[in-house]
Amino acid sequence: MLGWSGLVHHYAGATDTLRYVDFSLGRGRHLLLRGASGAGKSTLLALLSGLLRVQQGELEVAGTSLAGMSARALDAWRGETLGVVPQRLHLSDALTVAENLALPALAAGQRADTARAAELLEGLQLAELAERRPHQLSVGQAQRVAVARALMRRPRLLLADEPSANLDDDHALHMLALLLDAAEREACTLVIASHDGRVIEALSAREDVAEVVLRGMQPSGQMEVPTGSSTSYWADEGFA
Ligand SMILES: Nc1ncnc2c1ncn2[C@@H]1O[C@H](COP(=O)(O)OP(=O)(O)OP(=O)(O)O)[C@@H](O)[C@H]1O
Repeated sequence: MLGWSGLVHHYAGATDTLRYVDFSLGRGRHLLLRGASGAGKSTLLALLSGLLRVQQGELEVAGTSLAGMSARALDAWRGETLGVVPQRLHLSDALTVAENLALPALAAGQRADTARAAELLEGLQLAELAERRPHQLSVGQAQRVAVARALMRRPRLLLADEPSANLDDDHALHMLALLLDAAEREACTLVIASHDGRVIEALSAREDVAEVVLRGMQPSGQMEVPTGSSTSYWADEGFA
């Protein structure tokens, strides 16, 4: 359902290369991508979401092989398959909460599903706030709106890049609980990229979360690729 093999990404002009150790996520599990700054988390998320094309190797996401897909096909696939919670939420202050929830459908040239919006607003205790603008919300309320927006099109995969960045402990754990609850309720796979010790500690304690620890740029031809179980790669605890 989610996995890759021989996956390599090379940025133009860079001397080194990002190589991702082969991985396959078990059914019903979520994924934590760990690794220090520059380890390749965002690059892998961009590959998983089809924002970067697969240059080498195989990548399967939600049952679809992304290698070789056209940019146009990737755009359509992304809208139907993925929900993304951006690090800085990226809610539009020019729009109300309800209008923010309509954006993913409008961006895809479709009509907004108002029944779906109402269901999510209710489920995330946002119904009273539907006509407010994001700047009139608390941090926790804005987080819930961003999660609701990501769920609008019933994604099979929910992606969050550094969801706790710049948040105090309460808000960091609130965001994590929101994402896990949403994934469970919607029966979708959660993929979180993080190098935050609070997130890593909380997720490492869960049996339904697999971890991939990334190592960053590797000189071509000098990398040893270990084999391993689905829960531990590059078991280099000092790195994250
Ligand atoms: N557009 C680019 N051009 C060249 N190199 C890039 C580009 N984007 C990222 N890189 C390099 O690729 C490597 C991985 O970057 P990436 O952003 O994926 O790491 P990350 O683990 O998400 O880091 P952070 O936690 O700091 O966001 C880094 O060495 C980075 O400098």
